[in-house]
Amino acid sequence: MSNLSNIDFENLSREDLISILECEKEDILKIMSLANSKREHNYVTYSKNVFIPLTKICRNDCGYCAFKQNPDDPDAIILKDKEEVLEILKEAEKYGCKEALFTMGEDADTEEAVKVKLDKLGFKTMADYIYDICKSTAEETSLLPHTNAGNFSYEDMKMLKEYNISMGMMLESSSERLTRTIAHEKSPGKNPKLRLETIKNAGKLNIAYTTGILIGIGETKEEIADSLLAIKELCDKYGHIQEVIIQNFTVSPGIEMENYEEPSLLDMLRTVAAAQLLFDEGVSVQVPPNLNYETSQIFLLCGTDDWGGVSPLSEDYVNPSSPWPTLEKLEKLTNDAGYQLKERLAIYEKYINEKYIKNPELLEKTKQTQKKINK
Ligand SMILES: O=c1nc2n(C[C@H](O)[C@H](O)[C@H](O)CO)c3cc(O)ccc3cc-2c(=O)[nH]1
Ligand SMILES: C[C@H]1O[C@@H](n2cnc3c(N)ncnc32)[C@H](O)[C@@H]1O
Ligand code: MET
Ligand code: SF4
Repeated sequence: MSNLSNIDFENLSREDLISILECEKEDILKIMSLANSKREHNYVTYSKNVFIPLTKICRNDCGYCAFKQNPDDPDAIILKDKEEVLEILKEAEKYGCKEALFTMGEDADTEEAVKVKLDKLGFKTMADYIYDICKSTAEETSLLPHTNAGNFSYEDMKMLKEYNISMGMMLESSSERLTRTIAHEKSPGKNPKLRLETIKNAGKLNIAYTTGILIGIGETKEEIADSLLAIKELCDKYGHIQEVIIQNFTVSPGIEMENYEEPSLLDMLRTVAAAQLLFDEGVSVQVPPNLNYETSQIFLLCGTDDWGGVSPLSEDYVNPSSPWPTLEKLEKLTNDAGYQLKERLAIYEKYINEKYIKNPELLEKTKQTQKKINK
């Protein structure tokens, strides 16, 4: 049995977190209410984005993934060329999108088909190609790039920082054990040591960073607590973690984990409340509204203050069976809970400075774009 009365909410220990993650009955309402009282403001943010999968080839093969394609699949996205990317970006401009979200498979250039195409275009590595695409996005469109493509080396991230206003990668879980289960056994890139090293390097490089955990992939409550604490440690040390995503495993047809159970609503609520209570006020806790459409309002009552990227024109390629609500609907359900919906950029306002955006042109563009949405 959990016992909330022994918890020091100002300084949560591993045991405290586990108690929160295990609590029941009226204790759940209590932690939700406590979590919600940590809110600093009355609004819930989102970033108007367009989702561009530059490649769906991936060196990993996660049991929950509906995104990855094999290079011999006739429909496979091996590498989107720049013309196509710019066309999508031009369309996104018309919708008022400010974030170009480049999400893709990890280390796709370990695959021959990608190597061949990169070579044809005159690039050595995937990172060089992403750099070039982000540069064009920053210089030729009104959008601001955010790359989420798994692990990168320190040197590659240093290079990518020049044209990314922020970057991100889910820790997923800090559990080594999961690397021996269906979720991660075929995914060397999901080794928590490697992921934590990448997040740490982003901190050293002062890259405003988005990370988070995936709930419902076979982890225990202890492992959820450890994952949150691992993120918190890097967050406290480097100050670069702008938001922590609590993402619920969602079944899509055809995935290896098709018959696995999705996490319960209460498990999600307990985790969101735990994250909200653990992290300092300046760190947002994000819950994607498309994965929780029917239940999204209740997350606002336990401290969720960000909906993440919401796209008026592209689908969530990672979770293809979960369309985003329209911005009208999102605004309505946010208002109905008593909160205001507020647009933000892919970099949170407090990071818009020379330390986090070294490139002066990109900094100026980001400031101008922020001014636009403040109006
Ligand atoms: O549409 C999605 N956007 C995802 N995003 C985008 C995210 O919602 C926004 O791009 C960020 O909030 C930055 O604005 C991610 C970004 C990251 O850096 C890391 C992980 C994710 C995960 C998802 C996702 O599963 N689906
Ligand atoms: C982009 C992020 O999407 C998450 N992701 C990947 N597959 C799924 C799924 N079936 N359900 C929910 N989230 C998923 C992972 O956390 C990945 O890092
Ligand atoms: N492949 C990367 C990762 O899992 C990006 C998100 S999944 C398409 O971290
Ligand atoms: S979740 Fe990301 S890393 Fe895992 S297989 Fe899918 S694309 Fe690759």
